[in-house]
Amino acid sequence: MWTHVKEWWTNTFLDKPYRPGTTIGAYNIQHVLGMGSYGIAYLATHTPTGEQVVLKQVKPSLRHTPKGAAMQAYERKVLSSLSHPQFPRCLDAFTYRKDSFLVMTYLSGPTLEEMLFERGIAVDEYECARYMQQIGQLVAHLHDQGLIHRDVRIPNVIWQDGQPYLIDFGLARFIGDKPTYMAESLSAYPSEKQLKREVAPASDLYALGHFFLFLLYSGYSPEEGAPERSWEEELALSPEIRSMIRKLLQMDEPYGSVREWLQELALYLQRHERSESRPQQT
Ligand SMILES: Nc1ncnc2c1ncn2[C@@H]1O[C@H](COP(=O)(O)OP(=O)(O)OP(=O)(O)O)[C@@H](O)[C@H]1O
Repeated sequence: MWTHVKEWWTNTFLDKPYRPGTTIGAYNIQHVLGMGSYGIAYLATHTPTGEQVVLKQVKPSLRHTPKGAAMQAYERKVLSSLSHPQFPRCLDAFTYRKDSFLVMTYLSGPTLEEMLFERGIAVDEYECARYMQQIGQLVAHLHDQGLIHRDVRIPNVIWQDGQPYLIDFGLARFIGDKPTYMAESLSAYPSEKQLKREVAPASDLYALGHFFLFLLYSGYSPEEGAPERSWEEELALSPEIRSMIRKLLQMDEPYGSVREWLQELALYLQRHERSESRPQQT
């Protein structure tokens, strides 16, 4: 019972977000974008320039724990190391009263999750492969910098003017760094979580396999009353794409790197090349 009371108190009072219209230093809060593992993200305006930015505040309940400050400091280090237009950039970091804030560029546009599940965009196999090529190139760029994202999922990709933008670097790690703030190894975690959180290219490759399946399922309509089957039975895929997903998901000999997979994907796209096609609204 005490745990429930504590959780209610934390969510209702302690971690209550700032209201829209509040001024925090040079920024004015527009609204909350979401609450993540360590922080509260706001869309805000930088008052002197009118620029829209994202403010990420360490949750007050984590303020005095090593976790909150360390996670924010690490995300700042990661974002500061990047300079690519398709990732957010770190603009500032400051303390207001007792709260620490990280400021980053705001990337506007729908996420792929919103496009697929709210707007009902259906993408066929070839088009999915083209989306995956663009997303894979972003992940390969991170790997070239020694960085593993570890959270490559459809809600973390914003789609704007035909290009993907990868956000949410809260779990990203440089190769060689510890996988968690608490433990040196992941051995206490269930095996799938170990795979997803490994600080190695394999974890992003595995996430890209699931990502691919989410896109492919956008064109799938289940038969009324039919029992659920495996993805290999439900989706009518070409042998090349099926084999690629099996390798990404480590069901077959996995790829050694994202670039190795991208080479195979490029061959598929060349073989099936066709003129511009458009996502269909269902
Ligand atoms: N740079 C950005 N541009 C646009 N939207 C962003 C940006 N960063 C975060 N967001 C949005 O803000 C929301 C909250 O982001 P945040 O990174 O705090 O946490 P999360 O993704 O909800 O969780 P976690 O950090 O635990 O993975 C997300 O839903 C995301 O869509």
